[in-house]
Amino acid sequence: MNFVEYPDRDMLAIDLANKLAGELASILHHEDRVTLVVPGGTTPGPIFDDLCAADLDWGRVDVMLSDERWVPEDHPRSNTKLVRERLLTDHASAASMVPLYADADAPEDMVAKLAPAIEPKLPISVALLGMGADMHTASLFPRGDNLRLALDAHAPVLVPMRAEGLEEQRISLSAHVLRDAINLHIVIMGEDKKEALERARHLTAEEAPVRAILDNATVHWAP
Ligand SMILES: O=C1O[C@H](COP(=O)(O)O)[C@@H](O)[C@H](O)[C@H]1O
Repeated sequence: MNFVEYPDRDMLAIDLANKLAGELASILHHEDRVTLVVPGGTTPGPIFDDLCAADLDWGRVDVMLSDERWVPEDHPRSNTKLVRERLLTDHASAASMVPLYADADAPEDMVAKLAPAIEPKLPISVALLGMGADMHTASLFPRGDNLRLALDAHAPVLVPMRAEGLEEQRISLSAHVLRDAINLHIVIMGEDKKEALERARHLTAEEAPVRAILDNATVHWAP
């Protein structure tokens, strides 16, 4: 794991957006299309605000979430809504979005429909992931009902997930799909998440799911 520390959150957003854009541009030199995976939640908005203005051939970029909350796309907690409003705008409005949500009561009902659009987009070219203070990443939650499956090297690309205390059902890319990204970044802010990351380094992936991808990742942190 590489760890990069920034003086503040604005600097992190600017530098990380540049870094992601540079990695995408470099792969676009030799590939027709690239796949960018991004997190939802509260952290990535300012990075999206900078990244969407990058001078890239966005028409050749497929954007996909690392995970989704099973709520309609106009729901305030929808990760898709966040990406559409903060990333797929400005220059990046030319990018295509690969959906992780479809209208159905439960994610189980839609895995078979959503997965075939994801598989041809792998491996991920550039992945940016978040992490919660409980050491989850994407929707790989400690004590999640499908966590063991999601951590398996032969897991399907998409795994439904529920865990005690979560407001919604979830759907998540599985650990091996995330770990196999050509460029893999995790973004965290604040002392509590820095401490959680340090704890995760000494735990198993079942205890601290972020552990499943940590060895391959660069972690970006600001106070
Ligand atoms: O629920 C989620 O949580 C994580 C972390 O979110 P944050 O609000 O603490 O930044 C996020 O990476 C994930 O995509 C999201 O669904």
